[in-house]
Amino acid sequence: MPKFAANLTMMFTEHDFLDRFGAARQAGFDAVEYLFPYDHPPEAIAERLQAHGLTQALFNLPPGNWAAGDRGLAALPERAEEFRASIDTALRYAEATGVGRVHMMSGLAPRQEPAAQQAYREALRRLCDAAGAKGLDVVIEPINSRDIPGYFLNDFAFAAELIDALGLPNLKLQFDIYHRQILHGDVLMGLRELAPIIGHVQIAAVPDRHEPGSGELDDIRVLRALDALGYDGYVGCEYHPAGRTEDGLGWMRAFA
Ligand SMILES: O=C(O)[C@@H](O)C(=O)CO
Ligand SMILES: [Mg+2]
Repeated sequence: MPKFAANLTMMFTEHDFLDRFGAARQAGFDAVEYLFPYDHPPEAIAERLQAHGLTQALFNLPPGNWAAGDRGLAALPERAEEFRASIDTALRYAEATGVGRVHMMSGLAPRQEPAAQQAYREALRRLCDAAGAKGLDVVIEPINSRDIPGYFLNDFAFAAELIDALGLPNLKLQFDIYHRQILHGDVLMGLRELAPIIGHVQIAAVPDRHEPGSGELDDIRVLRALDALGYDGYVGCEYHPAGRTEDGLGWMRAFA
């Protein structure tokens, strides 16, 4: 049975961020993830995790100025200094929350551009080194160009080749089933082929990013196939509930 993590950026938004932890626990989740914890002190997040007996499955490095359009810094050579500082910030939150992996967003840059490629590789080496010293994995996630136009990491094969070429022991793939289906389809084959390098999985129905099982794929079947492959990491429920979060959790009964 998959181990689900509630994504608190998208789920339980009926509550203030810090109150989403308790809401997730009450709804039956043992683990949570979210994009960014940085609006709250690490101690405040740690306190909620502890109070509700929750595992922190994942969060992202600071992405730059999200409101101004930044979607990560790693492939932006001119932001290298800011990226380096973002590692220290993320690792402070990692230590406080006990998370096992962090997601490094690439930023907006043409994937073919040599300077962007070089900056991205350097960023990965630096982050993997710093995170590895703390026993953490680093994950990278190909994101579809409809949700984030111009995103550097927008191809699963490219991500897999890079992971292979860099040979960094704690660098893994974040396989978001929603992005995979939009970018390439062939989800089950993708899971099969990439299983050895998958470090985190996320799910939402395509195309509306609502509850699993409400879109064009048989998401329950996909999750069962993932299980059969022996994946024992977390599956982040990274979807926008169509109504109240609790009212849309019926799809999880397939795994009760
Ligand atoms: O899929 C997503 O959107 C997220 O996992 C993320 O980290 C960037 O928005
Ligand atoms: Mg995702």
